[in-house]
Amino acid sequence: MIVTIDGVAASGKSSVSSGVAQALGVPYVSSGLLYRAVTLLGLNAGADLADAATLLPLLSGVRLEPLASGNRVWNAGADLTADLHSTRVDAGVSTVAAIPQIRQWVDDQLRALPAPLVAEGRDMGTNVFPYAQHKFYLTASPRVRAERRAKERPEDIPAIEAALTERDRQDTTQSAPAPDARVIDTGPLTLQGVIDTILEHLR
Ligand SMILES: Nc1ncnc2c1ncn2[C@@H]1O[C@H](COP(=O)(O)OP(=O)(O)O)[C@@H](O)[C@H]1O
Ligand SMILES: Nc1ccn([C@H]2C[C@H](O)[C@@H](COP(=O)(O)OP(=O)(O)O)O2)c(=O)n1
Repeated sequence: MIVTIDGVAASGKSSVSSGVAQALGVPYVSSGLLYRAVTLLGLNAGADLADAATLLPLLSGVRLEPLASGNRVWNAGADLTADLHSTRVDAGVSTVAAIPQIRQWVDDQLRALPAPLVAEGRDMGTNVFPYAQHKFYLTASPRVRAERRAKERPEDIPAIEAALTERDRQDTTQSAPAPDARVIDTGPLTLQGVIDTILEHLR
């Protein structure tokens, strides 16, 4: 069984996927972490984030560890995970995610994983796992998402909201919900409420 949970930035995809995956006793995979890892390695190498030819050779040692409690990304034995949610990675990741060769590299990593799993990102239900049995798409207003993310970033809420809205705009191409996805507005719900809503649909 494959469950896909797509949605806009900071809509709750990772937290919800982790909760659903733990309830089901299966792993979840965060595709955004792979795009973030490419961005971090590119920034650290001083690379042009729009240049696939420079970025791809940096990725040979990158591996996603899809634990249900929280994914980790490794590069040749070094754990990158703690550095993947910085403001500078946030600012560069949409440029990296627009490169077709990088999208292909991420898709190959994900499709190599054995089912059952919960996969979260932007295009899990449309492109990577179009045959998934259960598809969900999370939304919330920009302000609600910025208020949530403000607990995880040093910037104030208006600055975070502006950055989220800009990233939504840059990510529009790959962010359309699958026609067969169930759309959930997480704004009025608690985290557990979203997890329970999905689990009810799966039963
Ligand atoms: N329904 C919700 N109500 C309140 N907080 C939530 C809800 N969903 C997610 N959060 C919180 O919002 C933050 C962003 O969630 P996260 O899972 O990182 O989103 P995404 O993976 O879409 O970026 C986290 O701190 C999470 O605990
Ligand atoms: N399947 C995916 C997952 C993420 N991305 C891109 C788009 C996002 O700007 C970045 C980071 O995504 P991630 O889900 O980690 O983070 P946010 O919830 O957007 O803060 O990666 C994508 O293009 N396709």
